[in-house]
Amino acid sequence: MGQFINNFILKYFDTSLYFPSIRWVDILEIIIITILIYQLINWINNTKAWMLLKGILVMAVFVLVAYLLEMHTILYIVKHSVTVMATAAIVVFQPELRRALEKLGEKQFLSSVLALDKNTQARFNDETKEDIIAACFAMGRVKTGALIVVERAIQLTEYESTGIKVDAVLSKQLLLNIFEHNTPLHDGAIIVRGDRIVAATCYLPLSDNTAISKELGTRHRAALGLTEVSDAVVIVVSEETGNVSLASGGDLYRNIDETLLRDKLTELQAKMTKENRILKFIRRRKANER
Ligand SMILES: Nc1ncnc2c1ncn2[C@@H]1O[C@H](COP(=O)(O)OP(=O)(O)OP(=O)(O)O)[C@@H](O)[C@H]1O
Repeated sequence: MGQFINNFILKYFDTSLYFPSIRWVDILEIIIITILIYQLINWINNTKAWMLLKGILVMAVFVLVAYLLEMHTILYIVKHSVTVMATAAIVVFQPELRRALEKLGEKQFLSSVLALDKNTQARFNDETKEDIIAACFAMGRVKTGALIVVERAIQLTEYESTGIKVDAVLSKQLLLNIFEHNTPLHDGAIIVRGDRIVAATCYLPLSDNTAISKELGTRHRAALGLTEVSDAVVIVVSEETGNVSLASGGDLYRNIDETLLRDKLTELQAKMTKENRILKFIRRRKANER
């Protein structure tokens, strides 16, 4: 043991001091690595990967003890089972890894570059915005549950196909009618594209974020889940409390009032206009180059 510590000190500390020259690329590299580590820690914190990390830490301590005490049989077993354990971890955490990669691919800068061949996103007008707000708070007052997805650049065709096609102009009355209890379309979510409701009774992916309050059920979890894998914004009206909440980018803004919902939707309209303008500009430049 003493010998080991001695060798360690000699190997790493008994050398002349060395200061490398720092280039701007090194600083860039440090920034990138810092952001990646921060994102990784965030991801680990919000998913089952936190349990995996705790398991790995316990294993690492166990292996270190085995190494220091020279337990050769345990070290032999660990050495030969590392590949199997890594493969098993990838299989077990496949949904989380998939979601993390999907999230990476949906970031604004990537989606705006990769979605160049797509049409511009369908932006909703002020009338639609006011109808959504009025319907949500009217439903909240009588405790009618609702789940409204506002589509943005990422097309939600996959989720649209889980529901019933509607394709109707959005209005307050139509929203109230759809979410009315015991009617055929009230269950699940509706998807809004531009000023139209394209589908109802859609099934959304549930979030497995462990930080969500336990008092929230599957409606809120579904709202959050979709915003974790797409750029959509989802409005939830709680059947239990009548509260209106908004999910966006994996965050849930709970119990918002009319003014805040209007602000959020107006902000969204502005973002969509800006993104559409950028898409049109890049597409025009590409066409000119051709
Ligand atoms: N994955 C899903 N996709 C779409 N809609 C869903 C999904 N899961 C649940 N829902 C909707 O949520 C309803 C159940 O809500 P639940 O009471 O479990 O959630 P909640 O978050 O507690 O909401 P509330 O406050 O309205 O009770 C279902 O009847 C269905 O309409």
